[in-house]
Amino acid sequence: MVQSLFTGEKLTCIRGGRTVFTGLDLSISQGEALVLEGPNGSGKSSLIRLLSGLVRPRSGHLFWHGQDVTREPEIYQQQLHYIGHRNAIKPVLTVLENLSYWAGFSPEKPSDLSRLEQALIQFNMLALKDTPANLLSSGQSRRLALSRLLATEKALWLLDEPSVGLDVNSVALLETAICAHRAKGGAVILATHTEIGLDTPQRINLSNYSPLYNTALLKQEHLEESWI
Ligand SMILES: Nc1ncnc2c1ncn2[C@@H]1O[C@H](COP(=O)(O)OP(=O)(O)OP(=O)(O)O)[C@@H](O)[C@H]1O
Repeated sequence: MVQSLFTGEKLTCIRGGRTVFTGLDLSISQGEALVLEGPNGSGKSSLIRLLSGLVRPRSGHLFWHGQDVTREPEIYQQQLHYIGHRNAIKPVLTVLENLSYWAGFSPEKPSDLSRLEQALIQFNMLALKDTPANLLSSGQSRRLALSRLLATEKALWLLDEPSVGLDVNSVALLETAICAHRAKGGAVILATHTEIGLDTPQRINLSNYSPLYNTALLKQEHLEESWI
């Protein structure tokens, strides 16, 4: 039996005093992809942030290789790349300096420049390596952010709308990177409104777990409030 790399059980997320989603289970094994779908506000970004450790679940548990992540959160967090809506680029640094800066946070820092340059090649950014990041277009900035995925090796990629701002060719570069990552046994969980070409991904639609979109959950929430 294939052991799950990462599991979430009965996850509930509350933000701004409102239940964003509740009772959500997920499980991903090595080499798999999981696509989070759902309308605006259904909780895709909240789930990605919760999985990355940036938001705490109100209830439920996350397991990494069968171990509850709250026991040793830093071990779990060292195994993942999180790319959110924002590119987290330092505008005064060049493209290569930005990548080197990010890679420096990883315990397995790349020993030479070649790995960083390979990451830039994969996302067609090498020609811009000495360009200050404040001069990049929005699609180029996104490609620089995505280059982080390849600058240091992590087992789990958590990607929030990774293809926003990318042209068709750049989306293809992202698809190639994800495919190679999965072939090496990595896993990816991504939120997206547009189709990204992935081989047989799992899918979760957040609207099934959101009281905003699921009337049964909304009624249950009102019932629970009336008991308090
Ligand atoms: N920092 C925050 N504080 C309070 N509420 C928040 C916060 N961030 C998001 N929310 C709320 O959580 C709910 C889910 O938002 P989230 O961004 O996770 O949805 P989404 O499915 O990613 O939406 P979109 O498709 O528009 O990106 C929304 O109702 C939103 O108002």
